[in-house]
Amino acid sequence: MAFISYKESMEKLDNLIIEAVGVEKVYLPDTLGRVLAEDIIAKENSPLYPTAAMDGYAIIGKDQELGELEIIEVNPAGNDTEGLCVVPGTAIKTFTGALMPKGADTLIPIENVDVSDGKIIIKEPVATGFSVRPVGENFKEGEVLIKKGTTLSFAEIGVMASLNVVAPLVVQKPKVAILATGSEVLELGECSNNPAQIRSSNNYTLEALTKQHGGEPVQMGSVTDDRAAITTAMKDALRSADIVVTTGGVSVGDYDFVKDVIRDELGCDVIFKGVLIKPGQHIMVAQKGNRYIVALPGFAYSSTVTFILYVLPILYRLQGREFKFETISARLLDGYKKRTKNKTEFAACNLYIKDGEYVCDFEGKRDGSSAIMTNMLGNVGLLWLEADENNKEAGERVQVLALR
Ligand SMILES: Nc1nc2c(c(=O)[nH]1)N[C@H]1C(S)=C(S)[C@@H](COP(=O)(O)OP(=O)(O)OC[C@H]3O[C@@H](n4cnc5c(N)ncnc54)[C@H](O)[C@@H]3O)O[C@H]1N2
Ligand code: MOO
Repeated sequence: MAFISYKESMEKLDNLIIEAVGVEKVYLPDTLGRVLAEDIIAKENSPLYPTAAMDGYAIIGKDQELGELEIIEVNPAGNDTEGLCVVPGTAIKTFTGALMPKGADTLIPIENVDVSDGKIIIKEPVATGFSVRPVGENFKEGEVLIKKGTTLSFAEIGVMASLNVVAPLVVQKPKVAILATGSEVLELGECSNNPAQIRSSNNYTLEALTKQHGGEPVQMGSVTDDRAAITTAMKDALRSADIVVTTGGVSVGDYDFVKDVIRDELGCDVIFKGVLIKPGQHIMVAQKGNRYIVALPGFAYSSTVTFILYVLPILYRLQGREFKFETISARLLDGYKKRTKNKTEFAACNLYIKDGEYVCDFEGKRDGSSAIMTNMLGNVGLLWLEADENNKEAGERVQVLALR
């Protein structure tokens, strides 16, 4: 299969018909970060009745002209006001959060009156209607308060609690199986018995990205470069996951079996294999029914960048959402020498604001292979150069994909 351009690979990805996974009811306190699958509509007005907004006396506003009013009752918050009634010349002591008693239209605060012989003496009158929260001040019956598709944060959870929404309907988390391949790869905590072994970072970088973007990781650890072992692990992964992401084994080496397994053993439809990008040129995207298989290169930096470029859009669409790359126009402070002539390049840079504008530079970023994961630390962005662009001079404006 010939390598295709980055643009063409994105078009092929966009053209996939990806159905959103199902929905589920989740207990409200556990919905932080989840995607709402229903409109949240107010079933009644809030407040339901006029309510005191301060501690004071419920009165008839125009009675303040009388100068003093008789205190006939006390009305704390939570009190049933049935049977309470302010009639001309009277006041009912009423506290913040209490319903206003019948007859009253105004709450005069404690600070505005003197009390003597069971009466209030008006020191400082207030406008009629003062400190009474009207019916529907928070929201009105029938209002759509939170729209379907919203990612839930503290405010949405607070509003739903106020509506007694015990378990809102949210989008299920698509399952992302993560499988590293490589006979040299050691999982976290695994003992090393040979200096040629390396610690897998890919499993955990991709697990974190999955969680950060609404997916449920299925951590499958690693398998050796063995065709049968890779086949078994991938078959397992396909049984339980919506997306199967592998790393390693997609290039041209004798032990790069992943690409063959996907095509020949699993019988997947290959959407594309090989894109003119740096890093990540060997990426393969395939489909088996409604499952997606994305085989990423083994190098840590390459697999991270290609997960962002190719897995995130699928993961979002499985949640019924669109993934939008956040690109920022920034001034390049250092020159950049393009690595390739015909590829779209993504180079880790520092992205920050200086003198009121976005700038990017390469301070502390190491030159070398696509293995260098530490280049993703800090306030990182990806300088994005199209295939037909060339070296960039210091001071030029460039587009940067913001990652933080
Ligand atoms: N003759 C050629 N050699 C290579 C080519 C090529 O076109 N011709 N492409 C190079 C490029 S570009 C890349 S990228 C890599 C991709 O190779 P694979 O996807 O087959 O990956 P591996 O060879 O299995 O591993 C590459 C590299 O990454 C390390 N690795 C593997 N797994 C992990 C992990 N879980 N965590 C961290 N690092 C991992 C592995 O040890 C290798 O160093 O191929 C080039 N070669
Ligand atoms: O395919 Mo690569 O370009 O080192 O990631």
